[in-house]
Amino acid sequence: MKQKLNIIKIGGNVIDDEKSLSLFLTDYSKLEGLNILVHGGGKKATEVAKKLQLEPKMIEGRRVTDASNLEVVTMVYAGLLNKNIVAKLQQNNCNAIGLSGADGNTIKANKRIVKDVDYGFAGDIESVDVKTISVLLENNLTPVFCAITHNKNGQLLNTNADTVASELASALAKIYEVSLTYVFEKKGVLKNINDENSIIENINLAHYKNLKDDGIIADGMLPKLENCFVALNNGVAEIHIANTDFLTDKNIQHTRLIL
Ligand SMILES: Nc1ncnc2c1ncn2[C@@H]1O[C@H](COP(=O)(O)OP(=O)(O)O)[C@@H](O)[C@H]1O
Ligand SMILES: CC(=O)N[C@@H](CCC(=O)OP(=O)(O)O)C(=O)O
Repeated sequence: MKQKLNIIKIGGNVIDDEKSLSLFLTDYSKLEGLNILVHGGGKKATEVAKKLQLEPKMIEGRRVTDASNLEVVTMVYAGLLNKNIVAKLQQNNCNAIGLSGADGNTIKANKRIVKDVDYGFAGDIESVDVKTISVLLENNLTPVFCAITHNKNGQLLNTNADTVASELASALAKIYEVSLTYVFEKKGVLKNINDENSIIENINLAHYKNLKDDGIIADGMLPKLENCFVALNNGVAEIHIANTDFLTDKNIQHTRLIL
């Protein structure tokens, strides 16, 4: 039987709220078993970019990353946010180790190529080094991944954090029973973005496509859900989209992805 592995991703709105982040990290540190944390931080990167008079540009939830914005996201994700999260986990006696995809060559990516859109130094993941990551896990370390990867040719790439989480989950599902959870500031995927309680409890691919066509799902929720279906198809055992309370109460209302 495969060993269980929890992969949890937290987004920019949770990270940006000091109290919410602190509570989340306290709960996270109490989790048992094997755990990986993936964090975004898009909100902070946008704030810092604007201070530097750079104009942030997002297309379908992904950042168009020119050379200057790549410097900003590297400093914000792989530096400020990653190291703060690791320090807070260490404070809670969780032996965290902060990583970008370049560290230990854990995540190799290629420049994102999409017809008609030049995303600059944005990356799509090519491979995940399951062996190196499992060595860390089996030595009681908790990897904390940020949204920076590399192409093994000296180039760092900005990679959507939801994608980092789903690609890690997909790759690690070969040797672990993986539970993937996207934690964000809302209670789940909502039927009405203005109604916090309009949670859609189960979503399959056909349902998702209808919700997208109707404009009910938009912005950052698009890459999140697309990534979820990729992971489900790759053998990830369970995927949930929930708010921070889900960590301590698995019965709380939230969204579950189904095939
Ligand atoms: N139907 C929906 N339900 C919930 N959130 C939605 C929906 N459609 C769009 N969104 C937006 O998607 C955002 C989540 O994506 P994103 O900002 O990338 O979050 P994160 O940083 O946590 O990954 C929500 O804050 C919300 O504004
Ligand atoms: C290519 C790309 O879009 N990268 C993302 C990485 C950070 C991220 O995904 O942050 P959240 O999870 O907080 O949205 C970005 O720069 O916004």
